[in-house]
Amino acid sequence: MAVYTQVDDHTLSAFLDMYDVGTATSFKGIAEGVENSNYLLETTGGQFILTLYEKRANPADLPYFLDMMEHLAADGMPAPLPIRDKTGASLQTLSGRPACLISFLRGVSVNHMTDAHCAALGETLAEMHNSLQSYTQTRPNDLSLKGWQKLASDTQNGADSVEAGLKTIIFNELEYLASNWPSNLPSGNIHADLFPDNVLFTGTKITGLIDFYFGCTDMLAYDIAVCINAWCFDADHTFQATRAKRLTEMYDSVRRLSAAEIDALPILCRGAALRFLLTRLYDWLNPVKGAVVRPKDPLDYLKRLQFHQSVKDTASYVV
Ligand SMILES: Nc1ncnc2c1ncn2[C@@H]1O[C@H](COP(=O)(O)OP(=O)(O)O)[C@@H](O)[C@H]1O
Ligand SMILES: N[C@@H](CCOP(=O)(O)O)C(=O)O
Repeated sequence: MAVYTQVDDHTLSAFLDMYDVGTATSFKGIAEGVENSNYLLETTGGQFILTLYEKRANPADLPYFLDMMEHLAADGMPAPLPIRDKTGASLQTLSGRPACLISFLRGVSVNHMTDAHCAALGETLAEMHNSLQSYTQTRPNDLSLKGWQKLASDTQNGADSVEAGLKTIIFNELEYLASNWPSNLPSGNIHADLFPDNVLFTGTKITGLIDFYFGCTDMLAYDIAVCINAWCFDADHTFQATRAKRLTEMYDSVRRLSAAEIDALPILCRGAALRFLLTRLYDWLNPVKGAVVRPKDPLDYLKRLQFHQSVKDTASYVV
């Protein structure tokens, strides 16, 4: 359960006094999530999510994430709105942690992704990229090539205990990516972790985009590659081409993809698969003591990587 820091009623009440949101009527820890402690809070003024940022969140990055959400929400995108306190600050401290109150968004995340969900995702992703063109802050992607190299070194001793030969596969892939990774594609601010658990739907309409805490400045098409990996494979790791094609088709209908971006999709998908393989492998080999969160299976992303390595041209991903 992703509640690492407990908040008692006195502490909560003193915290809420700093805001214009009324008093608490319900306060419950949320079981989902991995990185931070999240509570569902109901007050006499509405419904909110209270997040306490845990050790992996760099406090210096928090204004970038919160301002990104605020920018999107102000632009009509279905992103949470960080609530400002009576002094105008959206970032606070609670129980010794940086903390923030954000608006609660309706909708449910899907486990069984369909073509229609992927079409909606493509459209919303492009709208988000368009909106973020006017978001002026930047944050380098620390989980790109350099970050992957560090994770590969940090996991090399344990990799083969998870799957025989995994260390070699990872280092060979890194070498390929380092020599071929694109550098001139359109870039901007991206979500970089838009997995199904971070998108809320009502039917097939997207009503929430959440968890912007891997947001960064990178190639826009890399965000598409993250989504293809997360949304377009079945539980048995079979690639679902129609889903990917609906995703890219609807993305392109909102923000036209250049020929160079389309050509780069196979390598961007390989990079995105390696990124989640490595972070999952690291978490698998270094479980957090006392956390009830079960590490996610790194091998799901080895299978995706192997699929993308076998792709011969972009026709697998685009109409
Ligand atoms: N703004 C929001 N509106 C509704 N539910 C939310 C919101 N933010 C987070 N949640 C809920 O909290 C869970 C964990 O949030 P998330 O940001 O994904 O945490 P973590 O960063 O720890 O992975 C989500 O799966 C969702 O159920
Ligand atoms: N999406 C990542 C894990 C990050 O967890 P989140 O709950 O913060 O999205 C993965 O699946 O490896």
